[in-house]
Amino acid sequence: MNIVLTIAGSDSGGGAGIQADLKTFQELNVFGTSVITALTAQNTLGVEGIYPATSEFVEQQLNTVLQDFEVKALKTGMLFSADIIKTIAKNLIDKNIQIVVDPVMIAKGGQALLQDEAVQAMKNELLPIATVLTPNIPEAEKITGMKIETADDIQQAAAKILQLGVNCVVMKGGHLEGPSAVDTVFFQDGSFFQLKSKRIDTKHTHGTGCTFSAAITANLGKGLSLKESVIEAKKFVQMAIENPLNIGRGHGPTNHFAHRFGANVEVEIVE
Ligand SMILES: Nc1ncnc2c1ncn2[C@@H]1O[C@H](COP(=O)(O)OP(=O)(O)O)[C@@H](O)[C@H]1O
Ligand SMILES: Cc1ncc(COP(=O)(O)O)c(N)n1
Repeated sequence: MNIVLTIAGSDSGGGAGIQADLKTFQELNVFGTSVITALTAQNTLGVEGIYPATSEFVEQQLNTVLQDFEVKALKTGMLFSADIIKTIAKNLIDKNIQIVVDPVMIAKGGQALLQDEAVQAMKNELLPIATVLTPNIPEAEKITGMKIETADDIQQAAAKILQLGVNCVVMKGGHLEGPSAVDTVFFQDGSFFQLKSKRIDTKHTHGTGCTFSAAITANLGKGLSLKESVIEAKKFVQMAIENPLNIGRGHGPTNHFAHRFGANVEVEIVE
């Protein structure tokens, strides 16, 4: 049994955060463990409240999990504060675990899930030890300090991010416009490729980023290569978006069950 870990916030609405991650892990046949950084009172309409854990308790959860389980890959999601980021980085630096960082900053409803001053800690302490970073466009803008509008900007921002020490960056295109949802994957050796899928006209995209990064983590945990892990994760999230559950009165969750029914999905790989 391959064991993976998510270090993230709880979404009481079940569509994002820890809940999306554990559902994705389960669907992809890996055993999921969790370290909770913050509780949120949240539904599809927004985040009503945030109750962060202390960095000491985050550390205790992390060490308790790692002392007992052989974790192959882990992801981070909502980390909330610089203190929590520093604590996590300090405890992971000497571990042989593949690290997927989803730099969650702002909920779709606009509430901050990461304090502003924590971005620097993420850049200095977490990214140098990360295997993959999966920013959406606003997150990549915050990390690089650049405005990102064109394909050229995406490439330049990715180069800046790779300089921070992460091995690979997946620039997610969910927030861009056009008939396709295009993610571009850049590696340290200068190579890159794109993953293109049909853009679905839906408001049910709560947790897309969490689900995508959790699927990459699950695939890495199963021993897939980094490239395969990202490609298969894109297929998983596309199925989850294409077959909405239509629950909740706001931005509803994606459908983590969709792949079970052999949902057909087309993802084009452009090298
Ligand atoms: N409307 C959509 N149709 C198809 N794929 C989408 C759509 N919105 C997002 N995606 C995909 O979902 C994943 C998460 O992307 P994104 O929404 O940009 O991240 P986040 O949830 O962090 O804002 C990416 O693979 C992206 O291409
Ligand atoms: C606890 C928690 N973590 C992450 C997100 C971001 O969700 P999304 O994947 O839609 O950007 C969220 N809304 N809540």
